[in-house]
Amino acid sequence: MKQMELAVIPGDGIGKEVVPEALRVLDVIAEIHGGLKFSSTHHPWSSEYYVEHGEMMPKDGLSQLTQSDAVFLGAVGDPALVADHISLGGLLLKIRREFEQVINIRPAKQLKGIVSPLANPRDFDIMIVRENSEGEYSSIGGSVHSGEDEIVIQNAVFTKKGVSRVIQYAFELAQQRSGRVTSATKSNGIVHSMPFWDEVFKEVSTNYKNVQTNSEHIDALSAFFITKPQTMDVVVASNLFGDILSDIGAAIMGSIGIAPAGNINLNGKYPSMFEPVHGSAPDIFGKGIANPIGQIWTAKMMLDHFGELEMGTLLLEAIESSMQSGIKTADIGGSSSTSEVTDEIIANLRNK
Ligand SMILES: NC(=O)C1=CN([C@@H]2O[C@H](COP(=O)(O)OP(=O)(O)OC[C@H]3O[C@@H](n4cnc5c(N)ncnc54)[C@H](O)[C@@H]3O)[C@@H](O)[C@H]2O)C=CC1
Ligand SMILES: CC(=O)C(=O)O
Ligand SMILES: [K+]
Ligand SMILES: [Mn+2]
Repeated sequence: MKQMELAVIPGDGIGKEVVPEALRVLDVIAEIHGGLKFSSTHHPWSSEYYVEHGEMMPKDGLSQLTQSDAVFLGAVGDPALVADHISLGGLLLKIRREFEQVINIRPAKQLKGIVSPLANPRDFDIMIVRENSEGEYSSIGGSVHSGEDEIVIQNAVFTKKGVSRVIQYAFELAQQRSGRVTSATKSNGIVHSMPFWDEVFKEVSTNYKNVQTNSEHIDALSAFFITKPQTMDVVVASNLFGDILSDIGAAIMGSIGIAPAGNINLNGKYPSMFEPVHGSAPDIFGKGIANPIGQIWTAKMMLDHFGELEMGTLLLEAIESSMQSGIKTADIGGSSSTSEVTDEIIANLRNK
């Protein structure tokens, strides 16, 4: 019996609604597999936890998580209770950084049964490889003076190690896919870090002669996600650019509610973390209408990560069959509830 220990952090808002749904699905996967078992430890770390304890997670929170094979997270952020930079910084970003989850992989591809908002979507299948430990998301900076004289400085950090690592990862991945890498740059406006990024991209590419490359400025590339997403395969981007591109990727798939993500630790020292691309969606929290597919597809990515590719494929097929049968939440044009969608996915899993 292969036993997988999950550290479960539902977090805030709809994270608390979609995480239990994905766990229900994982239990059925384990049952179908026969030789796989998930056990989970739940952590209530969230903005509510912060209000009670003055911190997003206990002092030994990270060491509690190290016991697990993976962290399974919903979403963090409840701006009505805690400022976003404190809540995300004290939990989500802290885990990504301290656990050296240096790569964030985020697929954007058309699913059967989900209508893209694009008028003429041609079959696209993109994998965004986002740098996940540095770049524009840095805590280096500060402010001086006040009032009209106030000055705020926010530094972006680009290290040779970090940039080559993410670009190399993208090339390796492209070799297993259709062999193309697009690099997101902005060297026409950001004159130090982006020319450096381009240089490293060029340098790494010389080791992958069989991979086709192109480099696009982030503004144009954002537009290409809308006008010709089918021309892209692996897209490698800095932390901020990758963040923005992945919401666009989610949008052209049909909804931000369906997109998954894997925060990958490459050195094996810490667990990786799986979470949907979306946030806590305070505007729909409590209504039972959150789309659970982002979280459930995230579970598929986790299964793939554990080497359970067959189960991963089965799960994605079950999601697609459910969508084709029309059991959908409102964000993708349906009227079903969160749990009705999950029930349908489970029924489809059992029928396969
Ligand atoms: N990785 C994380 O935990 C992230 C956390 N956040 C946090 O979440 C909070 C809300 O942020 P927003 O910018 O509003 O982004 P959001 O992703 O939570 O919501 C954006 C829009 O998409 C909709 N949406 C999101 N997930 C959905 C789902 N599963 N089903 C149906 N509709 C869905 C929401 O209702 C909203 O209209 C903030 O505190 C933010 O900092 C935002 C993005 C990622
Ligand atoms: C924080 C955020 O927006 C993300 O990780 O996608
Ligand atoms: K999330
Ligand atoms: Mn984001």
